[in-house]
Amino acid sequence: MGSLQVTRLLSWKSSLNTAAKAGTTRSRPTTQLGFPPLSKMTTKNGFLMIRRSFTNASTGSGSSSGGTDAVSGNISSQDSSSPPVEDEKDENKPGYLLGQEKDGSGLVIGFHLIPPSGDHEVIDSRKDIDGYGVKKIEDVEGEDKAQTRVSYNIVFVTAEAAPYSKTGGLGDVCGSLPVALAARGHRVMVVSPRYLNGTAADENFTLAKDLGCCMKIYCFGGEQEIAFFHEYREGVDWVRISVFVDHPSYHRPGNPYGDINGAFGDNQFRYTLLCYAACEAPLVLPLGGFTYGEKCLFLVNDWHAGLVPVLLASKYRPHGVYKDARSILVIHNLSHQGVEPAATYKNLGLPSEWYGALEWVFPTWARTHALDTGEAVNVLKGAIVTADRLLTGYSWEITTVEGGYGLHEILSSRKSVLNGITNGIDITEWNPSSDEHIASHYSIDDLSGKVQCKIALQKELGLPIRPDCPLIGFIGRLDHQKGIDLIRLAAPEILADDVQFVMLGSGDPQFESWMRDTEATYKDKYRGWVGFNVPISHRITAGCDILLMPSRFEPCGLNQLYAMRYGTIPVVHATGGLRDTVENFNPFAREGSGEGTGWSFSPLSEESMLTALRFAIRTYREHKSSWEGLMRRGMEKDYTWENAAIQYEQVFEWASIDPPYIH
Ligand SMILES: Nc1ncnc2c1ncn2[C@@H]1O[C@H](COP(=O)(O)OP(=O)(O)O[C@H]2O[C@H](CO)[C@@H](O)[C@H](O)[C@H]2O)[C@@H](O)[C@H]1O
Repeated sequence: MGSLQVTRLLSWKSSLNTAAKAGTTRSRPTTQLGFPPLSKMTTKNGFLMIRRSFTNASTGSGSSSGGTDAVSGNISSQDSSSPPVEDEKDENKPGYLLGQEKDGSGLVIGFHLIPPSGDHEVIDSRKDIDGYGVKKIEDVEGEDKAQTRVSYNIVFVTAEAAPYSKTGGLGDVCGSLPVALAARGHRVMVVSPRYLNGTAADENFTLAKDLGCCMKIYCFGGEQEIAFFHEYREGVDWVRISVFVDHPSYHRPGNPYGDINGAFGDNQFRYTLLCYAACEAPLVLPLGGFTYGEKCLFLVNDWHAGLVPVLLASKYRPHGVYKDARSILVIHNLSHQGVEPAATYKNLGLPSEWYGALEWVFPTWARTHALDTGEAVNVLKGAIVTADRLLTGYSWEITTVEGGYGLHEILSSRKSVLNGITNGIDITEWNPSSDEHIASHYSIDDLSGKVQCKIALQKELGLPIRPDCPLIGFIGRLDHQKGIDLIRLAAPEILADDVQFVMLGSGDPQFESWMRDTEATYKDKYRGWVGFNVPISHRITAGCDILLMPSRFEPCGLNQLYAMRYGTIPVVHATGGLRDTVENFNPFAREGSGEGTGWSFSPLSEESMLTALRFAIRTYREHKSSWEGLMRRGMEKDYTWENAAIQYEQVFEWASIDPPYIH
């Protein structure tokens, strides 16, 4: 695995990944780069054009650049100051034409790239590149005068990214937002594990090519060898790139985090590898011909990626690397924080003086026995402390005692860099007029297909076929967060009415068996589908009349957005993103203002949930035109990723203006 196998790859240890400024001696973790020398230089239009051919990297001579012992590779580095040398042997192999222009500090400010697609258009980015080292895009969107916006090199780090891996909203966001940002002209890489679990899902990774780039990471008391696989989609080489980190610890049955026996015991190890790999990827992987380099924005998602900002601050920036990068922590789920015993700190490969960043002490009441000192390491806390900016769906809530899961004080202390952005939805995947998973298509102009979807769902689940019976749905992780305990409590009351209720979910085994038991008790009214099944989730969203979401907290929530798009009326707890996106129905509102898109109840109690549900059911039965109005208003809402991406860009701009976190 020591060689580059993909002939379109190109890299040199250029200013992009070393930023070798005159008179500046810098060291960075001993990543040894293994990309072969440049083969030919010509000039064209005043640009340096480099023709590249490829050699086996194992033949390259490598040397460590010194610095810390975080990472080392079995592939060699090449000094950026060395003149490119011609590789006679491979001179005639196909390669890229690539030109670069550097500024006085050695940073690349322009390039010429001939796409490998065979189309010979030369992209000249020089005139579009600004002082931040990133490309400017002409943006006319409805403006008389063209506005200029900046394009960034963005590196998503995530445990999940649909369609490759998904257990919930994290997968949805990291599958869609990168594409939306790429469509707006940014260069986007998604770094995530290459999970192989021996099922058909493994096929998701078949198009990903082994980059032939092995890397050794020192952590957990040993040397871990990881590999990188990558895939680019939709014909554009330098965007929409997924880089999969490969290691045997990602190859096992189950979902990304656990199996039937519960969470994997080595998740801290597995996601530490991901974070180290993500920090190195922009420096060493010549995707589409050139690396992302140091001036990038890391979008680190949830605790799994939380070590990235800590590594940047503790291991890279002290050595002058990633000084100009920024990290943005995106919090999707605050209840999972990556907490492990304090003794595991030494496994992480971080300098001892950085213990304080991750240090976590449980309150006395949460300790298990008299000798328990409550000391732990908390990866998410470390990320909150060291990230340059913080993002979530609904920002205020996580700074409160109720919504902060013990981190509210730390989050409050960083309020000045904390923002909330409502997620978008993938309107191609979630489109009732073209959804491949549903029985009949429909749209706001012709709603007739929706009842066909309801009938098909009742048929599929073996429920009595009753198009007029209110059909309530729930989709989600069977987790305390989702208020599943409240549903369990209220189920006898709900099912006492003449309704049908279907639930799809997996998670806590006690709730899974409760769903099975309830199905046995209420054969004609209730179905509980235990498992994770995307097609069924589409069919429930389309076939139900009402979607119930009594979440305890919900930074954003996606199911209520999908429901509205499918004319299914959400009944939600008024919390976080649910409160923001579901407007309470008001039968007395004047047409066109404040009529609402669903029911949003508070407080989170059985009584208030039942009251909201009863209102919804009554409106469905007795006020057909009001119901149709609710459906239409929900279907009209615009929650595209395009909108969310524009808000992300604003945060990128703020992040790039502020200085980076330095200890
Ligand atoms: N059994 C099952 N079978 C098939 N599909 C299933 C399923 N269970 C869940 N899903 C799907 O997983 C996604 C769940 O997304 P949510 O945003 O509603 O919740 P989640 O808590 O995972 O996300 C967290 O991150 C997202 C993204 O930031 C925030 O919106 C949210 O508030 C936060 O809790 C939806 O696409 C849903 O259809």
